[in-house]
Amino acid sequence: MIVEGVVRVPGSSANLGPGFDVLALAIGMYLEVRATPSKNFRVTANGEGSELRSDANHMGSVIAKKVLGHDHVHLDIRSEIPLARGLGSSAAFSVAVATALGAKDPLSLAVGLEGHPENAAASYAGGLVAAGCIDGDPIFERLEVDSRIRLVLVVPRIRLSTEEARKTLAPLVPREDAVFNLQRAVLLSHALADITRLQQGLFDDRLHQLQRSQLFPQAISIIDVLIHSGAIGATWSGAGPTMIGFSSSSDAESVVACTRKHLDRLEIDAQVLSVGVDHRGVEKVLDS
Ligand SMILES: Nc1ncnc2c1ncn2[C@@H]1O[C@H](COP(=O)(O)OP(=O)(O)OP(=O)(O)O)[C@@H](O)[C@H]1O
Ligand SMILES: N[C@@H](CCO)C(=O)O
Repeated sequence: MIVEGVVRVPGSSANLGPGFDVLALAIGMYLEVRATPSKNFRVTANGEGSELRSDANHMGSVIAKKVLGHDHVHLDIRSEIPLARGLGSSAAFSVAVATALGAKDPLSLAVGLEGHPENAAASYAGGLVAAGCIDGDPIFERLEVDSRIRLVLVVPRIRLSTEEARKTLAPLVPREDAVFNLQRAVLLSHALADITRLQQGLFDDRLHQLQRSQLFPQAISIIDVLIHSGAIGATWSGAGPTMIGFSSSSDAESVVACTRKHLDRLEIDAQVLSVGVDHRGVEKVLDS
């Protein structure tokens, strides 16, 4: 049954460096959906993604047909999550719409549709997650994350498609690179529980970032800038082009200001902002 009221879901940052296709963090940028019955499929949208055509190819129509067996719904969408920037827009959208339409298992539906269990699990559950699929079913664990952590996002104006970014990846990886990432991913997933245990070396990766840099060479400079501006660690957010820096709440504003100054000097066209970690995941909110 269609849920009454507004469903709100956070965006997410996947991988966090070494945790490729496994780790993700829910971030304080939100997408809201209200679903109501309608004669035909209809979308009204504000903010990010509002330019998308509301035809039968709209992801909302695809989800409605899966959940309800038809798409006679009106979706009213508001989003702060920019598309194709590595901030999990499609996972947040899928979880939000599936929930708003009363899907029994919004997480499985979202993973089946858009294919990234870690993004979908972070949007669904909030906080830090490790996720994957076993025998085709999504599975995730919620991990502890230090409440003193604040994120500094560098969100470039250009878009990078996840599909294109995945095409750059090598089909096979050397065992030492797999071990390099496994060590850091597991250590990082524990260290995020205590900000004093974080260090840049934990965010290093050998499975995806270097290859993806072909599509976005400025990534290397942006990560350097974040670290020189005081971030404890910095890495790609999902498939990019957003880069994410980790900072303490007390340092975040100075990291933002310093990063802004350096990016202007390097003429890198990007928004710089600080956001918190979302700990709530999908929720029904009071009508606004
Ligand atoms: N706010 C939205 N409203 C409607 N559809 C959306 C929205 N966000 C994403 N989608 C759908 O999901 C598709 C893929 O979105 P997007 O390019 O953002 O991919 P993504 O895999 O989530 O990558 P990223 O993490 O970079 O956002 C879009 O083409 C669109 O069909
Ligand atoms: N883990 C996925 C996330 C996509 O949002 C990737 O890096 O391709």
